[in-house]
Amino acid sequence: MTLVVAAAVVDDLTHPRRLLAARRCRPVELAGRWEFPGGKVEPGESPEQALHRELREELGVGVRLGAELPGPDAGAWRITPRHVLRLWAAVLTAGDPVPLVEHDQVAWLQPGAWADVDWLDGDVRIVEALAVRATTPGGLIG
Ligand SMILES: Nc1nc2c([nH]c(=O)n2[C@H]2C[C@H](O)[C@@H](COP(=O)(O)OP(=O)(O)OP(=O)(O)O)O2)c(=O)[nH]1
Repeated sequence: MTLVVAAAVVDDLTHPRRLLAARRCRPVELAGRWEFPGGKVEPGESPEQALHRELREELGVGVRLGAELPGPDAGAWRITPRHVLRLWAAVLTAGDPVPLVEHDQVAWLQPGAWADVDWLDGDVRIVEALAVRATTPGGLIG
């Protein structure tokens, strides 16, 4: 099972309103579908280090991490038969997100509309759980 780390980048950790989604441009089976920016953890990296690297490489941004959204599969989220995802909330600290590699579009999803893009299959339940957690006291603060 390969560990994938990704970020739910929001405008504010305490009162999240807007959520950043990224549209994949490859591989062809996934092109056009939306996801949380991130990627695989490389040998020698911590999950958090990998996440910062991926966000810099994919979107050209720096972030501060908030809470991790725990999932039902040993604390993480099974997203494909071969991949398990760990997801952290994050806010931007540097740069404006631009689709540099892997993606051809990024979008800020408005409140109440987080589910309204064509998320990858494995992400659908995660977006639902994230939206619930975002409205609880404390929001997505780590
Ligand atoms: N980054 C990311 N990947 C996701 C999400 N949801 C989801 O099913 N995936 C899947 C797509 C890929 O099959 C896998 C990891 O994608 P990746 O782009 O980071 O890494 P990769 O293509 O090198 O992975 P691989 O297929 O070669 O194993 O996780 C998500 O929200 N973000």
